[in-house]
Amino acid sequence: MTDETYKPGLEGIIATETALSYLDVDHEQIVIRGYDLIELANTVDYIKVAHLLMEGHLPTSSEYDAFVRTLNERQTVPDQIFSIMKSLGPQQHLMDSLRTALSALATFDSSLGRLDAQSTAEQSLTLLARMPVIVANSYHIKNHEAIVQPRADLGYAANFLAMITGSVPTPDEAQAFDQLLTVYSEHEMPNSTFTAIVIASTLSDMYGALVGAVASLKGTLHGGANEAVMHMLLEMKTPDQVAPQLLAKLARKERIMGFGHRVYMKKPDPRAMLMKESLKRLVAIKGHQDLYDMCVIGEEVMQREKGLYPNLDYYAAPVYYLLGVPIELYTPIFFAARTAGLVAHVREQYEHNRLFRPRVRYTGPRGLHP
Ligand SMILES: CC(=O)SCCNC(=O)CCNC(=O)[C@H](O)C(C)(C)COP(=O)(O)OP(=O)(O)OC[C@H]1O[C@@H](n2cnc3c(N)ncnc32)[C@H](O)[C@@H]1OP(=O)(O)O
Ligand SMILES: O=C([O-])CC(=O)C(=O)O
Repeated sequence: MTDETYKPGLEGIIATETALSYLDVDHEQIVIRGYDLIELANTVDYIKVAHLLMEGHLPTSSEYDAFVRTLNERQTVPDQIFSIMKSLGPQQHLMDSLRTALSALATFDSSLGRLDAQSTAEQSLTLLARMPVIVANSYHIKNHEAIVQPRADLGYAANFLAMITGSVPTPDEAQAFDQLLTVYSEHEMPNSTFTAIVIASTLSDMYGALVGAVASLKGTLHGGANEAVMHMLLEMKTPDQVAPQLLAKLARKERIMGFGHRVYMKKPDPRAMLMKESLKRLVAIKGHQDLYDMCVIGEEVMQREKGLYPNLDYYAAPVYYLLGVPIELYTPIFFAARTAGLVAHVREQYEHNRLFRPRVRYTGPRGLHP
């Protein structure tokens, strides 16, 4: 066996086949089952995109109503899950709470060990339905607040945001949050999705695959970057501080969160540009022009100094902020939104399974004896 094909981090390696999504960087398009994600985000809601990912097509209006009804019926999270979340230690990040909650939730699913299409479709719906309840309450539990239950009279995004902030969002806020969920819904083969399908390829269960994906997405080189971006912007405080502080970080060889991407290194992330527009609209309604100006200055500095473009997390962070979302929920919400894509990938893996088991380039010694 030759090791010429070895690429650190599997950069550029085709790891699997999928009919779900493709990053067509040359045409600056994120293809989701044939549709352009940005067009979807501008024209349909998150639930329609979730249906597209999970059921294979955009829903008719009766399918849409049935999908929403099914999700509403499945939202109830067993009290034992909240008790387990309450018992976590003080060092928890909310991604740890989410990871633990998902792991525990598996043990309440009577179809847990079944990997057939019907059972995994059911599991997927349950996961999508419960994710906002678990994520929103992870924050309330950590802060010793009362458990908040979902409201059936609100749409998926509005209900999710209302459970977080405690007040019903305005139509503009609900629309911005819905669009944020859509742009986070699916993105081909990031580390977290790869983790999930690698786990599924052993014929382990759907929950286990998602638990692994939570652990992956927590890292700051991946989903954790959105929280780090907001902390950075708040530390910088004012637009005039952005350039000097970024230059100082670069001089110290620090990575600037929210910039760069394995696939979009030399092209903009189309989702970041959409979130920049969303931020602009929110600023026009809510103020905080300084925040928008800071982001734009940061983008200019990074383009000039490093030739790097912002990724989704850079412009999603200030959007979350203006929507009143606590910073420690930014990454869990990314995961919640990504559930639709993840469960679809896991199901696709089960349908065409082949165990992932690559080889290595060995760099250790040989011929030693004890
Ligand atoms: C929604 C998402 O999950 S998007 C990703 C969110 N993550 C972040 O924003 C974290 C910051 N970004 C990064 O660390 C990287 O760009 C990654 C991890 C996303 C992609 O990294 P890789 O594809 O492995 O690229 P790699 O780390 O090899 O970087 C290539 C070059 O660009 C530089 N670079 C890449 N990103 C950054 C950054 N954010 N800040 C400073 N320099 C950077 C590297 O230092 C390297 O330069 P060099 O060749 O002079 O050493
Ligand atoms: O594609 C990636 O590597 C990371 C990313 O942007 C995402 O998961 O949305």
